[in-house]
Amino acid sequence: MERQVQRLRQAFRSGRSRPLRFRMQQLEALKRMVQEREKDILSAIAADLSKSELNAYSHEVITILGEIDFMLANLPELASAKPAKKNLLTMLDEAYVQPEPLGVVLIIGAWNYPFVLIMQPLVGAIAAGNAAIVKPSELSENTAKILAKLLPQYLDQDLYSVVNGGVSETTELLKQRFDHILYTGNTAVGKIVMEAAAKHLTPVTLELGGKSPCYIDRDCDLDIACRRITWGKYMNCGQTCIAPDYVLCEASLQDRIVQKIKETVKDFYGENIKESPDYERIINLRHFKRLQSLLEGQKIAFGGETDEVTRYIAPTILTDVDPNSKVMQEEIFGPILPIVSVKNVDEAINFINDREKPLALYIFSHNNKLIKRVIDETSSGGVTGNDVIMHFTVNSLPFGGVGASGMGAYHGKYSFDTFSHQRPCLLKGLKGESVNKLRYPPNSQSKIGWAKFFLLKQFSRGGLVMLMVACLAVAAAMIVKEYL
Ligand SMILES: NC(=O)c1ccc[n+]([C@@H]2O[C@H](COP(=O)([O-])OP(=O)(O)OC[C@H]3O[C@@H](n4cnc5c(N)ncnc54)[C@H](O)[C@@H]3O)[C@@H](O)[C@H]2O)c1
Ligand SMILES: CCCCCCCCCCCCCCCCCC=O
Repeated sequence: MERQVQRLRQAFRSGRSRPLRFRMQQLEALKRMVQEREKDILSAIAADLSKSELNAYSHEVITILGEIDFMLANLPELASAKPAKKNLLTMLDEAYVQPEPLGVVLIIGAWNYPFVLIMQPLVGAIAAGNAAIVKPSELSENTAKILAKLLPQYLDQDLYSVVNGGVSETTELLKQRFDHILYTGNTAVGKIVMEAAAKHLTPVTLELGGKSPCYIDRDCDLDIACRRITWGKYMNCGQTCIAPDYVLCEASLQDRIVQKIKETVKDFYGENIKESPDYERIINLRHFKRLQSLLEGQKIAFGGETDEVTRYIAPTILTDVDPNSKVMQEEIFGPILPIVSVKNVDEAINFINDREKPLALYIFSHNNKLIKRVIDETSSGGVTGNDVIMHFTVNSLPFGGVGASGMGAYHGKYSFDTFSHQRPCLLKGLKGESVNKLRYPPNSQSKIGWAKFFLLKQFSRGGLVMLMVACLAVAAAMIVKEYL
């Protein structure tokens, strides 16, 4: 591992990853890889998640093509020096912020969207001019293999490398010094990553999880709410970081919600859900059994069927759920939707605030003021109002968690910023040395007075012109007075 990281560090030191042209070429190569090897990529994702190739495309590939196109279109602007506002002391100098690459970064992905969760951060790392090691999840082994096969065929092998493996390989990697680590996975491992990174003072972006609440207000379009919740909850068999984990609503809505979701499930997946190409399966037996245990002792209003052989769990709804029951103590990350009754939005807000900050928060209501109130009085990684998941698809929105659901963010410009150091640069002129005497010793009260004037006053260019005109007027008056 150490030699591999050193090799990348040497390649980074050569400066080869910095030129904009090079970065664009690598991104274009990545786009070519996705397009030319689409079939291999789709079949790998499909095999890992029992997913149709159509869903593999719309859930994962389309996002990556969009991200690459964004970077190709915006990289010159993102990577350019940004002029900075100056104070009076530096008004005649050049001040700007220069984005620069961090160095060698590590990207650790998770199994549930195995292609997106490696490729989207990698696009940002390349765009920002870094070298990168990617470590796909061992649980989505087909995608991990295809990434290890294809990335070296398309990208510079000295600057971008794939390490496959599980806990032991990742643990070895985490002993190395990186210049940034972007980790996607569960909170417990997020702490392990942060602890390892701390040894090298490496900054981290932690894309973690949590229980994302979905509040359904009595004044909402219940048909639309249930349709959209059904889509986001049961997509990828519920194995989505920002899936609505549970519903909060007044008890009087519960039965109608169950009925409408039931109808929507039939509409989406047909009479025999098991036969639907659009309904996935649980990733492995461990998660299957974990999810089965969450059903114990619960009132199953819909679904609940399971098949261990195929790791099938039906779209399921639990009603009258006790907030202290097991299903409400951990991230579900499966096709089980508990409904917890609250008296009103006040109680919903308190319920949310009494728990860890979630990765996402959803509110369905006709009342925009209520939506904004819930947003203002709670905290979460992100929010979608009157829908679920869709904030993930808007790459002008930073995607990340807060508190236990993560730190940092990426997507679009935010990926570029995550993998860049925003370097402040000031190029001083050699004139104005007389003014510099104000900062040289010996210090004095009058120098302090001047320092306040020069440093504490913020002048716009127009303000400066006014000031200079005033100084000239004073000087002119003094000259006139002198000679009259
Ligand atoms: N915020 C996001 O963008 C996002 C996206 C997807 C998943 N998630 C979250 O990830 C979780 C599901 O992922 P997961 O954790 O089951 O994925 P996982 O099992 O694939 O683990 C994630 C990565 O961590 C590594 N890993 C696992 N255990 C480790 C250890 N002890 N030491 C070092 N590395 C280790 C794995 O090799 C893998 O690469 C959920 O909580 C979900 O909400 C978050
Ligand atoms: C008009 C056609 C519209 C098609 C829209 C398809 C939108 C698909 C959105 C997929 C979003 C996938 C979420 C991935 C989350 C990954 C992180 C959490 O696990």
